Amino acid sequence: MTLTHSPSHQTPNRRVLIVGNYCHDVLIQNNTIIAETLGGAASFISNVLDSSSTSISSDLISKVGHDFKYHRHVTHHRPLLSPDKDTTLFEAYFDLKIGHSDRVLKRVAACDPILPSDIPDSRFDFGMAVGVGGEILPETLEKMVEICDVVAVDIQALIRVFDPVDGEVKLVDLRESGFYHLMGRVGFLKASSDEALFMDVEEMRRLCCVVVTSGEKGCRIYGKDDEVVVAPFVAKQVDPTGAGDSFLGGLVAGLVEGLDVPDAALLGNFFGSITVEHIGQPKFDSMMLQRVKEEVQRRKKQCNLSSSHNNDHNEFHARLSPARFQDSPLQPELLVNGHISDMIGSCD
Ligand SMILES: Nc1ncnc2c1ncn2[C@@H]1O[C@H](COP(=O)(O)OP(=O)(O)OP(=O)(O)O)[C@@H](O)[C@H]1O
Ligand SMILES: O[C@H]1[C@H](O)[C@@H](O)[C@H](O)[C@@H](O)[C@H]1O
Repeated sequence: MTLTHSPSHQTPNRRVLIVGNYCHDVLIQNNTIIAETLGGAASFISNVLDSSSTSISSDLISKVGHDFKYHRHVTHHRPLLSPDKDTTLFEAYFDLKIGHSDRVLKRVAACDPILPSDIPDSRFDFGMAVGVGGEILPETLEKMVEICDVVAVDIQALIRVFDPVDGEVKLVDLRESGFYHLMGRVGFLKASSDEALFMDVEEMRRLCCVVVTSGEKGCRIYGKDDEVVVAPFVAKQVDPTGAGDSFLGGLVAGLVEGLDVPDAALLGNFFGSITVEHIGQPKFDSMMLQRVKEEVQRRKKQCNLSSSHNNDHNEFHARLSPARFQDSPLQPELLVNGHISDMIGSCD
C-alpha cells in the first residue's frame, strides 16, 4: 500500500460497512460513577462518518441486549436485538492506571457475537471491523474481507481477552489471536501505541497499511516502503474514551473522499482531538463540519492538480486548525492537555 495519492475515480455514495457492538460505558473515578454513556467503536465511528461526509452511505451491524438504553440515539443505525442477553457493558476505572494506559477497562457484560450470517450478502467499498468486547469472530472478518474492497481493522477487535472473574481487558499477541492468517487481506490496521506492542509492526506493514495512534502526539503511518508522522491538533482532554474510534472514522471518511493516507490520517487526528474534549459522544458544530468539508474538497482539488503535493501536508493542518476551534468554547492559546480529573474538579 503506497501512502501517496492517486487521483480517485470514486462515485458519490460509497458504501461503508461498520461491524461492532454498541455498548454501555460507565466511567468511574474514586469509587464514584462520573458518567454513563453510549459507547462502542461503531457508535463513535458512525457519528463521525454521518456528520463529516455526504458521499458515504453506511450500514452498521451491531447487537444489543434487552436493556439497551440508547435506542433514541441510534435511529439511523438500529442494532439487532439479542433479547436474552444484556448489552455489552464496560466499566472504565480512571484511577487504576497500569503502565502507560490511562484507564483500566473491565467488560462486565457481553452481548452476542456478530456472525457472518448477520452481515448482508452485498458488496461494500469499505469495511470497518471495530469490535470492542470480542464480538467479531475470525469467520466474521473473513466474510468482511470477501465482500468489501478494502477493510480497516481496529486491532482492539482482534487481540482483547477478558479476565474470567472480573472481566478486565487484557491483550494477546496478534499472532495468537486467531485472526493472524487474515492480515494479508486487510487494507488498514489501526492500533494505539499500547496495542502496537502486541504485533510486529515491521512484519505487518508488509501486509497492510499500519496506523499507530499516540494520543496527544498524533499518529504514525507505516506503509510498505514509507513512514509518515502526522501531527496532532491541540486539545483539552477531559475523557479519552472513543478518541481512537473517532480517529478511525476520520481516517476512513478521508480515504472515501479520495484523500491520500497522511491527509486522511490528519482528518482522523482532527476528529480524535475533538472527541477527547467531550464525555461520551461528541456533537459536532455544524459550521465546523461545513468548514472541514470545504477544506477537504479544496485539498482534493489541490492534490489532483499536482503530483508533488506531499510537502503541503502542513498547510492542510494549518487550514483545518481554525475549524477545530469553531467546535471549542476555548481559545487555542488557552488550551493545554488535561485529564478527566480536571473535569471532575470543575463539576464539584
Ligand atoms: N490529548 C489529546 N490531544 C490531542 N489529540 C488527541 C489527544 N488524545 C487523542 N488524540 C487524537 O486521537 C487519536 C487517537 O487517540 P489515542 O491514541 O489515545 O487512541 P486510543 O488509545 O485508541 O483511544 P481510545 O481507546 O480512548 O478510544 C490520536 O492519534 C490523536 O490524533
Ligand atoms: O466505548 C468505548 C470505546 O469504543 C473504546 O474505543 C473501547 O476501547 C471501549 O471498550 C468502549 O467501551
